[in-house]
Amino acid sequence: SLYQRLGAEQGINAIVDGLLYQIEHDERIVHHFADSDIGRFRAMLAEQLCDLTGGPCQYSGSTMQESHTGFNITLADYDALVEGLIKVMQRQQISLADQNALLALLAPMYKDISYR
Ligand code: HEM
Repeated sequence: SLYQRLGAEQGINAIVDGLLYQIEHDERIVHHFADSDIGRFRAMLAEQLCDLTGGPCQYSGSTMQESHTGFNITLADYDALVEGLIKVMQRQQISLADQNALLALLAPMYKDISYR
């Protein structure tokens, strides 16, 4: 599964931690997380990525629509986060095919996340 190719639990955790670091250092989007419980975000995102990629997890968090309501997340915000994610995946030497496979699983969520 894609889950295995991303490095299973360890690999997903490394992607999530890398992405958190990118977000923290990205002045374009960090403001959205000012009042967030980062521990929860970290745990829920890891669970969601595990679930989505065929791993042994079941996402137990809020829907994408619920959790992004009130932030008015723009296309530019979304692109900034994806840019960070790609940097992290490149650094972890994930193949281009697997990077694209993960991005393809996330892309359909854009409509639920944006402009809420
Ligand atoms: C494919 C893209 C994305 C995915 C898969 C995703 C996933 C998630 C998940 C799983 C949560 C936690 C839900 C929960 O607590 O139950 C969350 C929360 C959050 N996301 Fe996203 N997200 C995405 C894009 C974005 C973008 C682009 C932004 C803004 C730049 C953003 C900002 C936030 C914020 C601020 C929260 C925390 C909300 C709170 O404090 O409760 N997300 N997201």
